[in-house]
Amino acid sequence: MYLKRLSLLNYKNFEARELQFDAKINCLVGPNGVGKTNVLDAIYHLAFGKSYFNPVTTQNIRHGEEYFVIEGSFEKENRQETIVCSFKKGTKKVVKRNGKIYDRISEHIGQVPLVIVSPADRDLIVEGSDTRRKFLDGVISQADKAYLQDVLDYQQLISQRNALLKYFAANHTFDRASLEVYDLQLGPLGQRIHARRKAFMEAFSPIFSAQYRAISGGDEPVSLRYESQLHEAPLEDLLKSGLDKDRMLQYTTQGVHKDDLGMEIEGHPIKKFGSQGQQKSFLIALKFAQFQFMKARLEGTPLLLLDDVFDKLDEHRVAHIVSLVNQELFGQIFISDTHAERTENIVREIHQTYAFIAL
Ligand SMILES: Nc1ncnc2c1ncn2[C@@H]1O[C@H](COP(=O)(O)OP(=O)(O)OP(=O)(O)O)[C@@H](O)[C@H]1O
Repeated sequence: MYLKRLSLLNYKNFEARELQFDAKINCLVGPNGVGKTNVLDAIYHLAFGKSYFNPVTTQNIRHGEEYFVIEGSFEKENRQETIVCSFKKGTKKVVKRNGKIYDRISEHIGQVPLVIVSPADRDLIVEGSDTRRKFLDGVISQADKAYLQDVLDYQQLISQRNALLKYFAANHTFDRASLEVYDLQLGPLGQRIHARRKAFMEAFSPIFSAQYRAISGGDEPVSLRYESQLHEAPLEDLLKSGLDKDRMLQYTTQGVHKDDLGMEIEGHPIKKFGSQGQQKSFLIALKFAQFQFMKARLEGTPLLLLDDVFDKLDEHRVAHIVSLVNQELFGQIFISDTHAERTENIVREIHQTYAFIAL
């Protein structure tokens, strides 16, 4: 599947714009602030029905306007497919595929498989564990909808359990039996999520390490480790042993909602000890591994969006990325860069057809 044409109306800084794309490599070049990232975000919108960068939908409408429309024409196995994502202030967002409106936007997820690599990914390293769990859940649930439902059910039960703990504290009361109603459901659900995450990470970690080696030239060892309280004991036992603490703090302190991904370079946390280039390489490796994992499990090759990916990387790492991109693994790629000349030199090394789009 590849995107042939994109049409934007009142989307961020674009009033009305039409863009045609190559089936392989597309370079979006231009100075800062011209809208390169916004084009990538519009493509992301067509895949996920939302922005990667700004979750406040009204802020994606061009200043002073009332609505936006993003329309993409894709070619999928010699058939034409049109996806439209539109939003008008005060109404619900609409996603249409070949003229048919989705009841729920989540039904659309997976129709346009896509991986984005962007400087905003740094949040995965520097922000709290919820960012990393979201990434983990996002990759697993692309190929496993039952897992996604488990995670949603689990989150709902945890917030109900937390509300009950707060109620007990506010009313100086306690009823073990009503808490156990939640614990009985959370136990098996938590075990299932833990088992799925563990199995996923066992398959994913070696793919990630291989990608990092390929990008860095094998210079330094890195690790991506699944951390969970459930490695030590079943959730049912953890909920029992943590009860006094939970009552005191008025929330559930143990469970898979506390899981994390340990990210290390040469045995030390990459957040504190990785250089900017090493952190960037780590994140690109993470996303390339996600790409490889998705491609093996989904129909069709995902689109790859590379936002400002070459900045801060030395020439060896850039060359390694180029040779990775040269592999059969990838399909259509979008590259945004401020340096037209650098991009042109890079793209010439990639033996694929390409389009240069100056914004
Ligand atoms: N809702 C909006 N309405 C109008 N303009 C907007 C809106 N949201 C963002 N912009 C504008 O979009 C521009 C930023 O676009 P974008 O981030 O795509 O730039 P870029 O070409 O990727 O730049 P850089 O090279 O700095 O990464 C800014 O000028 C910003 O003011």
